[in-house]
Amino acid sequence: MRVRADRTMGSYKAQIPHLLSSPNPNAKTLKTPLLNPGTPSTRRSLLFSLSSSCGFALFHGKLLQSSFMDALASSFDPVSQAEKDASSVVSRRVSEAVELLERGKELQAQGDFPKALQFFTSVVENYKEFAFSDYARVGRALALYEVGDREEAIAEMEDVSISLKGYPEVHAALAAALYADKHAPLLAENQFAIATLLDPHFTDLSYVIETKHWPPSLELAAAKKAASLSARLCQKVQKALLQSDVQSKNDKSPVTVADYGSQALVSFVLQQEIPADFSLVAEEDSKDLRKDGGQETVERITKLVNDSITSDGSYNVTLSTEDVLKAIDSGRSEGGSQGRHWVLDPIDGTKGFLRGDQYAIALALLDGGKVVLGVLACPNLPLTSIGATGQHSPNNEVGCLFFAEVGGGTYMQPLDGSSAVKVQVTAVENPEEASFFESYEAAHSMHDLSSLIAQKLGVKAPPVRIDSQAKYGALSRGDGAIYLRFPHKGYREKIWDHAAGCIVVTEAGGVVTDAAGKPLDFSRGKYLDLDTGIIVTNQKLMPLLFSAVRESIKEKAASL
Ligand SMILES: Nc1ncnc2c1ncn2[C@@H]1O[C@H](COP(=O)(O)O)[C@@H](OP(=O)(O)O)[C@H]1O
Ligand SMILES: [Mg+2]
Repeated sequence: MRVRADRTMGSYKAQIPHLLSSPNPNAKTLKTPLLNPGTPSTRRSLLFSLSSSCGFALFHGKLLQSSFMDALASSFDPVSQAEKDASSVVSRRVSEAVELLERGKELQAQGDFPKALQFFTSVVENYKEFAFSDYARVGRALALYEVGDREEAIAEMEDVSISLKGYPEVHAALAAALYADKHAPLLAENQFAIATLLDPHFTDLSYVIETKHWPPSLELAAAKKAASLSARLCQKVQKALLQSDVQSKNDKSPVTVADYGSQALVSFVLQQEIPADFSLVAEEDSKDLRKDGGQETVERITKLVNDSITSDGSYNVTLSTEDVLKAIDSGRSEGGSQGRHWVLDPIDGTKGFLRGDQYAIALALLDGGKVVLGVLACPNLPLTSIGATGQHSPNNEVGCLFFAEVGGGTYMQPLDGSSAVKVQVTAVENPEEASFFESYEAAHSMHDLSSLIAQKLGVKAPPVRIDSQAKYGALSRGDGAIYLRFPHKGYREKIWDHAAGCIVVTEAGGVVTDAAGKPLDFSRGKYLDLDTGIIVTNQKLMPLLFSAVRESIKEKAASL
């Protein structure tokens, strides 16, 4: 929700929009975990830190330094047994509430806002007697915002901004929400004035971005929602396709319908959630659909999209065929090195989709030509490792959503919406223990070259061949150590085939380069101008892999 600063606005107004990529200050660095100095820092938890640099607990309105709390408790000698009992009840309740609060923060950091909301609400409702329950109210307000209950979120932020005096993040968040959702610039200005009085850093955009890490959790929530809804739409079409007879299996129209439907739906959801400065670079456009004979297909797509919107229940609209065509065409942006652009592959791995195998809905956000966020929905990818074979037991549950924000790590969540877990690429250092991914389709990547590279490296396992950016997702959680992609001569890679996958892997600790060792450059429009191929692995294996790649390419060229 990035609104450009209007130069004609007052000094505060001109500053407020820079908060809008996320009015939600949940993406913070934890300097001081509340009551829990031993908890490792996470960048999303500063919300709960207090302004002091050592551990404090707010208890009954009094500020107590936590390092003294145990000492105080042990030296405290209550007169009666009843007072002793009361004291132990209080400390038990404090630990319960802190545990719930911490769990809420964790879930919020993972982007699981509905669950985070439950934990915060439980603290707010059941532990009112503790002053620190106000921090749960802040968490609750922000989680409410993320799950779409914005009225309630703003009301809660307003209340808590009064009870938690001197907490700049709440005022800044409120400023952004009042500006973006209530269209109340004067009220927003007041809140922003308070925030900047309490912490003048909020006027500094680089501080908000680099230190507070505010952007772009709103975008992430929107991207997850869009990709998940599209995944459901594609699953429905793939199921019907696989159940259909041979003749209609040879018909390409189901994939066409799902492809356009997915693009229209993602485009619609993103524009609903983040209307400001919308720009989308996507694979499809409506040219063919607008030709004679396309009307029936457009109607099928429109029905599919409307069914998905209705099943979600958050938007009370029915799209016309023209709305759908317009939504598809809003993906005509060229991208580039300036500004922010969404990048979408509505069905990556169409061949896999038709075969009933892997495919992905791949959505990324570019800012100034760099990928800052990526979401990969992989409806057929098992939740557990696909290991060295690419196979999984038939009972395994499938459907993964990978998501990553720059600086925030990579998470994987079941597509059914249950809790996310942080993922990491494998730590394997010995190529003999490594396995590698490549395209299922030999036309997309030279299998003979990857085989030569694997041989030089000493990789023993056979290639794991799967379609789409599900390869990046699987690699990000350590299912395999290497991904090799060497298109045949003359093929130009497109940004939507790699943007989401690239950040999902790099945020999980991996490295993605072209065959010359250069990072992929997403700033040049729709195409990635790169040398020969794309190689992906962990930091430790990259030098070995890189030499094997160089040698193999030379050898192959010499043999031609
Ligand atoms: N000749 C070619 N060489 C390399 N990639 C190709 C190709 N033809 C198509 N592709 C791309 O490869 C993608 C699939 O990658 P993978 O082989 O990893 O599954 C396709 O995405 P779409 O299916 O979205 O068109 C398409 O963009
Ligand atoms: Mg693709």
